[in-house]
Amino acid sequence: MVKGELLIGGEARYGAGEAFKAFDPTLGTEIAPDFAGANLDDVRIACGLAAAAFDEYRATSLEDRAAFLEAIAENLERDADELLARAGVETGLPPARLKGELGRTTGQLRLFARVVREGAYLDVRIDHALPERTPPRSDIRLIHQPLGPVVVFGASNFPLAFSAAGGDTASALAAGCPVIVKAHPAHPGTSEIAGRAVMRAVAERGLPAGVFALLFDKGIEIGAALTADPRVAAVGFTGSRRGGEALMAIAAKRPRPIPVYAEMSSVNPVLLLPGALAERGEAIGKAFAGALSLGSGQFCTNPGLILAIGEADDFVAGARAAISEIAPTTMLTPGIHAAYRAGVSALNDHARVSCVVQGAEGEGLQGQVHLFTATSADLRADPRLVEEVFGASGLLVRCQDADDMAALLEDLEGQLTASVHAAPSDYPLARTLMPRLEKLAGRILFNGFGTGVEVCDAMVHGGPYPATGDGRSTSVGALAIARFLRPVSYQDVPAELLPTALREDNPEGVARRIDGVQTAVIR
Ligand SMILES: NC(=O)C1=CN([C@@H]2O[C@H](COP(=O)(O)OP(=O)(O)OC[C@H]3O[C@@H](n4cnc5c(N)ncnc54)[C@H](OP(=O)(O)O)[C@@H]3O)[C@@H](O)[C@H]2O)C=CC1
Ligand SMILES: O=C(O)CCC(=O)C(=O)O
Repeated sequence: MVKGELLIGGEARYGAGEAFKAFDPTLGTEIAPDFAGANLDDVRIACGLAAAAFDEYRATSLEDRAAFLEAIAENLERDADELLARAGVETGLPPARLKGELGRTTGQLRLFARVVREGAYLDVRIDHALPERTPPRSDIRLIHQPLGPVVVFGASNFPLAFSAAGGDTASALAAGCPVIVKAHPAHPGTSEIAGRAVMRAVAERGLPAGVFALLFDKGIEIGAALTADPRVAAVGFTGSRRGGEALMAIAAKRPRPIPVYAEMSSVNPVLLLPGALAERGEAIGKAFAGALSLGSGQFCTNPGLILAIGEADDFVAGARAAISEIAPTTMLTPGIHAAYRAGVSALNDHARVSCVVQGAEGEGLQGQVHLFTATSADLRADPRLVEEVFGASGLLVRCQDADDMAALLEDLEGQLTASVHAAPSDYPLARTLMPRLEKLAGRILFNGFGTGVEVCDAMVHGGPYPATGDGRSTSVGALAIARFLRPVSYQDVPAELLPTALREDNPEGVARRIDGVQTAVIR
């Protein structure tokens, strides 16, 4: 039930801050009820409770923490009808997409339950003492410990999978960190329903109430205060480059700076190599149109920059035919719609850019699909052409030859994904490009597009700056837990005082590296 209440300390209550309403982007109307924003006292209370809950929560057994994550997934499934209906109204996203996103959300909670139960993420290492050695070696044991309370900013474009009970919340809770969510004002009701599902799971599993909180605010004050609070140990964020950089600056200026895992801006270059273009240029163009327009292009993995060797006429023909038939779809918020329109207008007005094709015109907050084109010389003349236009807008850049394409790649900023469309005859060229792609992006994919990130063990959803603030990590997949951990060594610590996974009897049966030899999970 959506009441517009903050969730703090296991209780739901109205905030004393400024109230706001959710917005229906399809109808262009506000939606009841009022969401009472948090104030700075609420920030202090939520952070205090999270800090107080930390020791008890991090001491939970692996089994208890895994069961907690599963309980959240079950509660979300129990509330699915209400969750999906509210998310549909608040975001304008179609039911099938939201249903899939809910499956992804519960799936990632269950993935982390498995990761926690297994215990391999603790990366336990034991180097027994070598008293006979000269000089003698102490007994040294390593385990990863959680960082502390984590602030999670819900993302506007994934109201379930990157929001209140989304990936950052799941990975931080899995690591043993309490979570305080700053809900995105684009879908506050969805956030409240999901937040209540988490809060219920906290109570059902007998965990301290400070393990989870959810705060609303239509402005930036509460998010900034949460990031600055000395009890907060890390931040997870998905959104604009401006927002992510502002939070990174706040975190860096604290007396004790903390990591901000910000996923920000990416144009996800797509390389069209000559063999692939000759073999199936038109089909690639059609597939590209689908990836570009998916979810109104509101994906950080959206293919915004296409680099082709030569004229790529078949690709253009395929893309043109498909895009001209694509109906416009509602974008998430008036702000995102306005930013998209401004970005598209700037490209339309740019002297060096021409529009290849646009989709059907929309009304209200609907976004119209666009494909523009320019040459590599144009891009060099105005490097701002590669800046992200968030939405279904792509820029096709025609390169003179492979060297020209490689030189353009050198100039690009860090990316979440890089896609290569290649036939076997292109592999020698692709081989020469791979070292650059490995330095450029978090994920390299062949003959596909980066939208629709798989949640699995091997996924990296990250990338060098400014794709993310810290390219050494991922926000999706099992490895995301590592962002909220740090290694601690125990030297000659009595067995009674060691974490259980470091004791000789290893009661939870976690995999360990003992005197240089990796052991398997014992369960
Ligand atoms: N690359 C990507 O994955 C994505 C990029 N975007 C980009 O972001 C634009 C705006 O979309 P939106 O999703 O609202 O992203 P924003 O970055 O504007 O906002 C994301 C969240 O961060 C908060 N926030 C933003 N700036 C600050 C700040 N200086 N201090 C504290 N908190 C802050 C916002 O609060 P509040 O809203 O309350 O102000 C919101 O909760 C889009 O047009 C698009 O360009 C958006 C989504 C994903
Ligand atoms: O493409 C996806 O599945 C995820 C994209 C994403 O992380 C985002 O758009 O913020």
